[in-house]
Amino acid sequence: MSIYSGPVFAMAQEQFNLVADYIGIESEHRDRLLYPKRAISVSIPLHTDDGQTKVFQGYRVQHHLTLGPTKGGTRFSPQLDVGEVAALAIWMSWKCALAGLPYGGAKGGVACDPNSLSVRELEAVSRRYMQEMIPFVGPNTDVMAPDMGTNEQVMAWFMDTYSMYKGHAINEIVTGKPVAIGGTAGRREATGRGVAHLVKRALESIQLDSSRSTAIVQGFGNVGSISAYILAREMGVKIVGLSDHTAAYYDPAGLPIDVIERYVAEKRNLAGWSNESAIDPSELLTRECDILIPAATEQVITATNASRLSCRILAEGANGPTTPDADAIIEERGDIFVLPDILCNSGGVIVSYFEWVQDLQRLFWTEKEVNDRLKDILNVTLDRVIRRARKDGISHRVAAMAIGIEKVREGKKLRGLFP
Ligand SMILES: NC(=O)C1=CN([C@@H]2O[C@H](COP(=O)(O)OP(=O)(O)OC[C@H]3O[C@@H](n4cnc5c(N)ncnc54)[C@H](O)[C@@H]3O)[C@@H](O)[C@H]2O)C=CC1
Ligand SMILES: O=C(O)CCC(=O)C(=O)O
Repeated sequence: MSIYSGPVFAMAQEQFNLVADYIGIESEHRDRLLYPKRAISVSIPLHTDDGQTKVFQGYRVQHHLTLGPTKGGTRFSPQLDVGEVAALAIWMSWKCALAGLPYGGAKGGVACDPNSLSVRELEAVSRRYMQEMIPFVGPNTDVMAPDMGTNEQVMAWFMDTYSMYKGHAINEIVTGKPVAIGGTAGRREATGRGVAHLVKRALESIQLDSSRSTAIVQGFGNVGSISAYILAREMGVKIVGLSDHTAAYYDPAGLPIDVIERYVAEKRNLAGWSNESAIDPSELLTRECDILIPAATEQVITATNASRLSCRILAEGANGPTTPDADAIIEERGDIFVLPDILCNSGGVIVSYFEWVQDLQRLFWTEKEVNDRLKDILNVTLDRVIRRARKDGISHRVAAMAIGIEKVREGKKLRGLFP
């Protein structure tokens, strides 16, 4: 019996089976490819600022070690469970393989609300999480990075905790850390920069001019905010809709992104920014725009709203924002250019790979080198996905996943893991 359950794991499994049917993976080999190599579950006690003791659950799921170490982010979010973490780890595997990175997928996190913790409490949770994970991670075993609810500071605490245990600085144990301690130029912006670059390519493909296009972005954290800034400032896209977990806004005349940036820097979220453009958050994704970017959480585009999407491009900054039921509706409609998550948000892990390589070599690149190499990989990968989709008459998602899964399957075959 599997320990993995819940709607997000079921979705990863359903997506995998669809692709496995298409590329003809024998039924006896499916579990070998789908189920994670290991899952670690730990308890994280915290002495809170008000004198209580709380215990949080932490997880790390390592999907496969066939092609190299595992790689993936660390999420701090209240409802996190091992099924969700496993799904995210599995998606990391297909994402890394699709981009040609020498990694398997992993994901981890702590079931806690980082917004309700003081800085001291957040540091204590972060350090204890890494301390519990020390036996299971390493620069050649599993390399963590940020994801929802974590950031460069958390990565710095992870690195410090691991390095103190080993007795010397081991920068390459995590990526997405501050540049001053071995982070790479461009990692903070990498996921959003990748999203924006692929949107640019999609706009070209459907012959829309970026300076006459509009965008809605759900989620205003690392991925959402940077995507919105680059689209607005470097491509002239009008941002007409934005949201985070506290509020949603829509204005067809355009939202003032610079004013909003300053507001969020001060208040830390979008709550209370405007009364005039405030809307019910559940309406945001179906409002009219050219480019729709879900950049928050899973399963927000479902059978309930897929037929009402009013966009030309769906750029999945988040992992798993679209359910398989919604995929079927979108495919049937045929009027939306989909940039599937494992392609669209792969800029983050691609630049994490660059960071790991630089740390291992103790040789650092300029931001231009990082961004140029990022674009090269994204261009090649997008072209490959589009070609495969056209050739076989399949969706971009199935094409992207098929390429990733085939690479993992081939690696396992060559290493003798299949008879
Ligand atoms: N940080 C990275 O480099 C990468 C992140 N991703 C994915 O992108 C997504 C966002 O991650 P980050 O930006 O790093 O997280 P973050 O923690 O920096 O920001 C998350 C944002 O989403 C908002 N949010 C949460 N629940 C929401 C809801 N129900 N409706 C609207 N907004 C909501 C939060 O208020 C916050 O603005 C996640 O799915 C993550 O797995 C994917 C690839 C790389
Ligand atoms: O940068 C990384 O290693 C992983 C980023 C991540 O968690 C993701 O792509 O979902």
